[in-house]
Amino acid sequence: MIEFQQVTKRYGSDHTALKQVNFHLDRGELAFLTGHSGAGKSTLLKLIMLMERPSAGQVVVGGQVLNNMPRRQVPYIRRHIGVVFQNHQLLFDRTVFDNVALPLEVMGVPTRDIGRRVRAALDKVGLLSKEKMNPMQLSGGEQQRVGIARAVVNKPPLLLADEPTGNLDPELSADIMHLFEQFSQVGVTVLIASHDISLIHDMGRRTLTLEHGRLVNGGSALGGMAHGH
Ligand SMILES: Nc1ncnc2c1ncn2[C@@H]1O[C@H](COP(=O)(O)OP(=O)(O)OP(=O)(O)O)[C@@H](O)[C@H]1O
Repeated sequence: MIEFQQVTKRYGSDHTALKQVNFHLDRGELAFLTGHSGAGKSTLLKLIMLMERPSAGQVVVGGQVLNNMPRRQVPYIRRHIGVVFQNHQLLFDRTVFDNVALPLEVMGVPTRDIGRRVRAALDKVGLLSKEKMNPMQLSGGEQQRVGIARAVVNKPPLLLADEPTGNLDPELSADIMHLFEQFSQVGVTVLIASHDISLIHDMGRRTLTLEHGRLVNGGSALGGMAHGH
């Protein structure tokens, strides 16, 4: 589902954020991405989301080489990627329902289908009863679950999360991780960038570790054949 082949990303002429990164994530695989601040985690996620392009090497997502993807294609590629942020970026002047409906409206899904799909997503994260509330009235963990419902409402095959449990206590973090596991069990590929070493340890999943832009653990020698679990 995701393949990095010798990917290097430079910002400007002197700063290299990623150096010859190789890894491969299969469909339905759940993996963590970790490393010190500035190690290159966000840069790696941005390359997958087409917010940045590699300086060298290839990024392949869902069988498509992203390097030379024309700009007008970018929105279509992004539709296949659900993204969860730490600060969940919910709109506080809209209901929970409307927040989750947003990606479907942008895609032009007919109104008659939106209700069914939004409720299916809210049901998955256990928030069906709160659809009419304002996100402001919800707890931090619930707000994060609304963010997850919004990320999965159009059933993307790939889910990326950037520090999704950064503001949550350990118990709520475990709940959020359980949700990610459920998505991976139905075939969604999940990549979670996190600093939370103890949470990552408890999950016992594959972990990609970046150190100053190099993948020092969890990657593959070249082209992604033998990825270390
Ligand atoms: N747009 C940019 N222009 C120039 N340098 C950048 C840019 N984005 C990131 N960098 C630099 O690239 C390096 C990697 O940054 P990145 O945000 O990928 O790290 P990170 O591992 O996500 O860090 P954190 O955990 O603090 O978010 C850092 O040294 C950062 O300063």
